[in-house]
Amino acid sequence: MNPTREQLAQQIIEAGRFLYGRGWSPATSSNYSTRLSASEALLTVSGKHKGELGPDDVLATDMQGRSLEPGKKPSAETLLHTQLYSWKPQIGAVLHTHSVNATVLSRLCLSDSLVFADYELQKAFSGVSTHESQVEVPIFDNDQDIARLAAKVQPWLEAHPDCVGYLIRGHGLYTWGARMSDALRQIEAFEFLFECELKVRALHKA
Ligand SMILES: CSCCC(=O)C(=O)COP(=O)(O)O
Ligand SMILES: [Zn+2]
Repeated sequence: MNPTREQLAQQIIEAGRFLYGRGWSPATSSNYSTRLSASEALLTVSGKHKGELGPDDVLATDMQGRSLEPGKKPSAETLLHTQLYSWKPQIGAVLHTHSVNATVLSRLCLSDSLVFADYELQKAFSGVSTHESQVEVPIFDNDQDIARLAAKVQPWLEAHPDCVGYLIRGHGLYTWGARMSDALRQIEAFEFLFECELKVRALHKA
């Protein structure tokens, strides 16, 4: 049976508690969503403390990112969520976080993408079954104009159907999954890999 709206809202609330607790969603940053149907998503209201979300702190939007609940302001980054639901019908949850490691690594890395290779934990990503693979994570320059940013992300998604997440430079991470648990697993995998990558780079410098 499909989860109800209340259950999906609860998944978002619990994700917020977990991600805030890990330090990956500080200071009201981040936004989370789940798919409600083929044409609607359930998203966090803009500006909320992500460790203290309640049932009123989510709202339904259409796939163009328009609020379906007058009086509630959707996340500033709503279009980056709905774009992913439109890209792949099997995506059921999208998470955006602002960890220190995602922020630092995306600023250190001056190229357009970061490649993870030969890490066993790559297998935590959907569709990856061996460490003998390369997981390419594009890095888009930050932009306060989210429609313009989404327009830069779109061709990458179309050209890379296996993409499991992307970074926005100096800003944070987007990743997704069929269910909230899949998106959370991928956030954890990314954070592990970001930390490894930063440690390897620091040791190489020493
Ligand atoms: C204080 S973080 C700045 C905005 C941002 O990047 C973010 O993730 C939260 O925006 P929202 O509108 O979803 O609260
Ligand atoms: Zn953000």
